[in-house]
Amino acid sequence: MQAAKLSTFQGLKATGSVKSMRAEAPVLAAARTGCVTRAARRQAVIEAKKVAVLGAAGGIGQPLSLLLKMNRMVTELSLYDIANVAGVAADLSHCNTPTQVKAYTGAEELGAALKGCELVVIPAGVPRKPGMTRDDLFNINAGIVKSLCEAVAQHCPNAVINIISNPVNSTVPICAEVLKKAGVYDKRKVMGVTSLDVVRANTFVAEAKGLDTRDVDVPVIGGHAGETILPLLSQATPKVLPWFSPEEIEQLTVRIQNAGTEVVEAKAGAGSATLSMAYAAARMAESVLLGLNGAPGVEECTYVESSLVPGFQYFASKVRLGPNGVEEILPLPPLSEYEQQGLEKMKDLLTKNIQAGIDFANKA
Ligand SMILES: NC(=O)c1ccc[n+]([C@@H]2O[C@H](COP(=O)([O-])OP(=O)(O)OC[C@H]3O[C@@H](n4cnc5c(N)ncnc54)[C@H](O)[C@@H]3O)[C@@H](O)[C@H]2O)c1
Ligand SMILES: O=C(O)C[C@H](O)C(=O)O
Repeated sequence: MQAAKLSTFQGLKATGSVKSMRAEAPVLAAARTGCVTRAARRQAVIEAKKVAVLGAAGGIGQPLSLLLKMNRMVTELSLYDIANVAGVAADLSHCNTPTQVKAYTGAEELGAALKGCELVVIPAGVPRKPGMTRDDLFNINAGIVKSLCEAVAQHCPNAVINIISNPVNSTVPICAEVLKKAGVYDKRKVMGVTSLDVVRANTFVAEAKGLDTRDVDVPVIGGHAGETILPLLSQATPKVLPWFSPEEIEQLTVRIQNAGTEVVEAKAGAGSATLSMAYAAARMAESVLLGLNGAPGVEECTYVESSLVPGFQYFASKVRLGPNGVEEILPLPPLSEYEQQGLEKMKDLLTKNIQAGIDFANKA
């Protein structure tokens, strides 16, 4: 698979005679299709980047930090958490990759963690338990995201921010409002991480059709909760629509929309998706860093401030990433009738979620 050769991951970086084989081992980027070409990665100038993970000791934070430690674009990795982060950093620091790992804890160390960062990834916050919606996390996570983003505004105002903490539909507007208040908002740099929806859609479509998942790319638009998650199966690569019956489209769409709940229920009270999320967040971080490094043709679906669809101030769709973050929000492709109905159906929930975030950030 071509993409396997494009990896910027250094974890399997090699010594001696096995070098070329190991350097081409199929790691994370092997799952990427189409968007980042081999030429793009070759052309990317790999510059040193300091990256912070806020919430690094958590279920997502730990495996995500491991994946970032294996990314050769990440030269310095700040691990910040309010608990148990020293052990995570000590553990990771023994992996023989050049990335320098440092632990930071407590509000007094947050500034040092963030200073000089070009990318800040935020998985801090509580996860769902069975029976909860993502909105049920709002009361706790909104405050966590707000205070962390205030620190980002102060200590690394030019950094790209990747927000994982739920409810993403609301935490991204919270982040944007905080940065606006601080006078440092750049809409190109605030992104809600929705790559897990794409990863899931690619996996489920590949399984359903007996394809290699690395060959499948399904754009997922809207937001990141229930019906606001809208996979565009009509736009899947390779073209799958003629092979899907309307029943299959309905089944796949509903499964992708409920995939988070599927994991929450399987974990039975022990949290939500962590490993697949870490994988998806590492993919997103890699794309952001490639963009910052000037690689051409880097595209991801992400939830950003957008005027793509009238009525939604924030919307997830495919964007082109570059040296300033989101360089371009790509036009929406033609939607099937089923997908157009999906867009209609998400209106109430997504606009409500967005407004809740804006109101929270602006309340006295
Ligand atoms: N965007 C997505 O697709 C997606 C997918 C999965 C999970 N999530 C969300 O990610 C969040 C984290 O999930 P998890 O499973 O890692 O939870 P977790 O409880 O395992 O870890 C969260 C970590 O955040 C830390 N934390 C809490 N408050 C903090 C603060 N103020 N500063 C720094 N760290 C702080 C905790 O100490 C903990 O280590 C949840 O809100 C979950 O819903 C989003
Ligand atoms: O479902 C959750 O609560 C976590 C996350 O948003 C997911 O999609 O897995």
